[in-house]
Amino acid sequence: MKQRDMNRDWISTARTLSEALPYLQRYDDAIVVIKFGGHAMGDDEAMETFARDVVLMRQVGVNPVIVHGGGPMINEMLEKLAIKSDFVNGKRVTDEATMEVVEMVLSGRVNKRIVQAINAQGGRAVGLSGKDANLVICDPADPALGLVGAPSQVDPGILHTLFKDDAIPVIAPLGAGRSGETYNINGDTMAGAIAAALKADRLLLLTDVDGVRDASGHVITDLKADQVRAMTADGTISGGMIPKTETALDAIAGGVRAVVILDGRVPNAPLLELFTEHGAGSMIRA
Ligand SMILES: Nc1ncnc2c1ncn2[C@@H]1O[C@H](COP(=O)(O)OP(=O)(O)O)[C@@H](O)[C@H]1O
Ligand SMILES: CC(=O)N[C@@H](CCC(=O)OP(=O)(O)O)C(=O)O
Repeated sequence: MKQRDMNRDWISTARTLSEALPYLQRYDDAIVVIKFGGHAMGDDEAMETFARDVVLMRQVGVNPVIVHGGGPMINEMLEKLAIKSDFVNGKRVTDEATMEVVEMVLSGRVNKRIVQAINAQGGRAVGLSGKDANLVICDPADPALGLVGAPSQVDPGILHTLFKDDAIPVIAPLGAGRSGETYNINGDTMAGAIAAALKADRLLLLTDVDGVRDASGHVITDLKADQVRAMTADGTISGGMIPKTETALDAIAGGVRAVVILDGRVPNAPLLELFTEHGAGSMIRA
């Protein structure tokens, strides 16, 4: 790079940092729930970048809460074990054998990978699931889906304790039933329930598309709840996007200020969304 180009680069970096001040002030002590989807996780480098962003958020006074998915990792393990799996409207039909694999993969492999990545960047991540400290009590979402849970009671007390201790909660989407059973909760649904219980300032849903697309494939940057309902009814929103938009509407009704659906594969997507004027993805508000 020529000296003149290097100078221009530094000046632009300094300007971005300086322009971040009002955003840093706005999010001081804010609660930001981030759903980190299985498709957004990517390779080790992407995981490292994500972890660094989360640690930076904590460093500047944000209280980040990570709720993760892991659908592709569950699929891989189910395939190895020759267990067939079906989805209905983006939710996995879950019998007992499937539940065992879901819990093993989510609470074990996926959760600990994220915890380790955050701690390697100097953070203090604590891994838990909805079964810990009565965080999420479930009822069956729909008898046709088996052990898929709908969060009925969320007690965020443990999360406030972790915030006070400068720790970053990393939550696997599992919940406890009323009779000791374990439920599989869609990661988006779980993130929405936690965000609503915390009355979070932002819920960021990181996925592998750049936002919610209209019928001609263009990303809509600002969406109202009514628009989302209409797009779901006419089939423009389908498959894995349904739990995301359903979650967004429920979270907003539950007191979350705004929900953003954005591409987690873009490096530093959460930082761009929170601390720059550009934002990213589709923002859904009441
Ligand atoms: N209107 C829409 N806009 C964007 N994506 C959509 C839309 N309707 C359906 N989708 C699908 O939803 C998918 C995202 O959901 P999913 O794959 O379950 O993500 P994740 O694993 O990150 O939770 C996209 O890859 C896309 O195929
Ligand atoms: C009920 C249900 O569908 N649970 C999901 C939980 C993981 C998840 O949501 O993962 P992603 O966010 O990566 O899709 C599943 O079994 O795949």
